[in-house]
Amino acid sequence: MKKVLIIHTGGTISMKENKNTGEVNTEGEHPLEEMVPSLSSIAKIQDEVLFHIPSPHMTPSHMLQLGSRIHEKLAQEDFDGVVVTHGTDTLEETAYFLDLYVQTRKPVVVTGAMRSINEIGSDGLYNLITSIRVACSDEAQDKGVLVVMNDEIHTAKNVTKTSTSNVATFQSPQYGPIGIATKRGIFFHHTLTKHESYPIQAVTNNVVLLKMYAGMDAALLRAIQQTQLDGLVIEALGQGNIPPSLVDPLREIVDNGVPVVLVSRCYQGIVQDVYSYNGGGAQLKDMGIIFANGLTGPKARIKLMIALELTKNKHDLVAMFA
Ligand SMILES: NC(=O)C[C@H](N)C(=O)O
Repeated sequence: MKKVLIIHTGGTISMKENKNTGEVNTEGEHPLEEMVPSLSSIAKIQDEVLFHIPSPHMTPSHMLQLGSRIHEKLAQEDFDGVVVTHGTDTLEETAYFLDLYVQTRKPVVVTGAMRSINEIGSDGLYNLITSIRVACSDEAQDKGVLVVMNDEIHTAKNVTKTSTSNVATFQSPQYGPIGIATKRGIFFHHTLTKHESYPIQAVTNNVVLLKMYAGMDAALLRAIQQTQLDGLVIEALGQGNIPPSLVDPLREIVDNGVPVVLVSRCYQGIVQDVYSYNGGGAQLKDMGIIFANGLTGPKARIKLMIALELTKNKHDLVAMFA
């Protein structure tokens, strides 16, 4: 029988609904942990509660602590795979952080739930069972960190929460899931083209994420220049364009040596230096802005924070985001 480590961090999967008020909270015992012994027919399981927090309370230092704990446990014992339970609001950020940080060929699966454990149609225990099955699958090795929800297997890099409440919320808009789970087995239909991992010791850099919108003025950009800014991610419009009023303040930020990474606020597609009008992608590329493809704003921020722990060199950063 395979041996799986489960690390709980909190989220709705670890919460209960108050039947009088309908409110959901982390108060009281850990209802999911109490159910783990009943899963002993699927795998040999060891589990621990690292955090018991809603995922909006998650920070990069929690993520680093979680990643270090996975390294520590994998070095101590011969687990076949790891499952992390997590709130869904920031699940994709933690999963991508772990994808870039954790160095192992073994499956590392992150899962959560949209309905708390005592609600009708609760998806928590089901997602946990599916995740354990994926973590036990030989085919799940060497695929980076995976996100398993609602019978689908997604890469940490591509997955995003698309609905506030639907159980089918996690989708990979660019490429779809890389596998599915059914009653009969775990099936993969894509392989990874590239997997990166970066050995960092701390997360110390302040990276800000700013979303562009029609008619945006320069005030916000000017305000963040007053802060200790180590990096900036711009969620640009369309293929990578910004309102003209932001061009000059952005150029100042770049000229001050702050790395600026560009992604799109669009649901699908990549950023490119196509348009040469004022604020167009061609102008931004000439300015020295780094184009990041296939990442959402929050994930580009996670990657820039990690990258800045290793290098401040512009050419290295461009290569890391290429
Ligand atoms: N479904 C969830 O887990 C949402 C919750 N607010 C959390 O992320 O902690």
